Amino acid sequence: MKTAILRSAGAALRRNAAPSRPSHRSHYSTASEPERKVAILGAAGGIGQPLALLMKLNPLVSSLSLYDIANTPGVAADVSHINSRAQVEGYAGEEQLGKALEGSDVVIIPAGVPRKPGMTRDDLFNINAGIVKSLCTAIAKYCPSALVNMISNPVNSTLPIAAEVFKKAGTYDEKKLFGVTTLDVVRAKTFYAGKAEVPVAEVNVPVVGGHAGITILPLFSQATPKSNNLADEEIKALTKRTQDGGTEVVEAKAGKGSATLSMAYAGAIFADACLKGLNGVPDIVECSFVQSSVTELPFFASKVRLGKNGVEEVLGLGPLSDYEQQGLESLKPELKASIEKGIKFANQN
Ligand SMILES: NC(=O)c1ccc[n+]([C@@H]2O[C@H](COP(=O)([O-])OP(=O)(O)OC[C@H]3O[C@@H](n4cnc5c(N)ncnc54)[C@H](O)[C@@H]3O)[C@@H](O)[C@H]2O)c1
Ligand SMILES: O=C(O)C[C@H](O)C(=O)O
Repeated sequence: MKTAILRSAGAALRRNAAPSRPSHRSHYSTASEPERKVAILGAAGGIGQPLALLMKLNPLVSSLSLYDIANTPGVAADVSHINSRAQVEGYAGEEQLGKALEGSDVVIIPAGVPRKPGMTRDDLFNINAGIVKSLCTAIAKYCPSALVNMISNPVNSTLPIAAEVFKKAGTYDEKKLFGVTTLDVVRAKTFYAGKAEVPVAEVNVPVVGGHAGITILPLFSQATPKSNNLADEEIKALTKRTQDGGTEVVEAKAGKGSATLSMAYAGAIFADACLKGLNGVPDIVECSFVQSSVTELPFFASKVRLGKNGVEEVLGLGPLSDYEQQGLESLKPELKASIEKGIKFANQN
């Protein structure tokens, strides 16, 4: 996947090696790819800026809309000088939100506050729930058909908030709303490759459940390439490290925020998968936290097949080891409570 993104970025740069123009906007077009507008809400932030860079490098993007409450003109001017296909516009302040969203095919939301050491993701709820609610209200108004990629934490609650906002607005389509859990998969792949001593680029590991602590459930029994040399204790340690990956970064950053670069990478992979699905590329499968009937919970992360309308199929969990089965049962009460908290907030405020 990583190689594919770098290859496509490289291809875009080669394709666009045209003489530079003095204009703020570029007009490079590709004959084969359809026009696609991607909006990033929170684009001037720690995730937003590198994500803007990666989406500017994605040849599937024809228009990149960068929105934040402040500082987006600078980010947009900077990114717009890269000689790739996407035309970049920056929007700052609520009065420009409608324009930023209009015509979007994919909206990525990394807007909101990040954790500091000692905090859980749920500690962000009080601030981020309101931010997500107001942004989703605008999405329902200005681009109700867009695929929404929710990054803002706590994802286990912000995704249900988004669903409720869209239901109230009459625009909810469960096929188009995604909680981004790709960073859990990215981490699980990296940690597994290190322990199993297999080439990281070939590794696949599904991660199911949600996106906080024990609700993150990597299924190492399904990891490929298979490794016969991992003891039960090593699988437990890998599981714990994946569940605590976010905290590992929060503590290392010591008060200066949470994962931004790895998250931008993960967000770019997931958005790229959404765009490929929209464009009709077959067999695009990524894990995501979506409306689901895989368990009794209304939202759950599992493998999802992406297509021209968003979710084409929510795939089942496959065979679980006893350890994973136990993990699945243990995560349900916490995930259920976080989902209900989001639904309640959206309907009370
Ligand atoms: N899903 C995941 O795997 C994952 C991974 C890492 C971080 N996150 C979450 O992503 C969020 C952002 O993290 P960050 O490190 O980029 O934070 P940050 O503080 O660096 O950036 C957040 C940006 O959001 C902007 N913002 C705030 N209110 C806004 C609004 N109403 N409209 C538009 N923009 C607004 C801020 O101005 C800021 O630029 C956090 O909630 C964090 O917990 C999620
Ligand atoms: O850990 C966090 O607070 C940010 C994010 O959810 C992550 O997994 O890195």
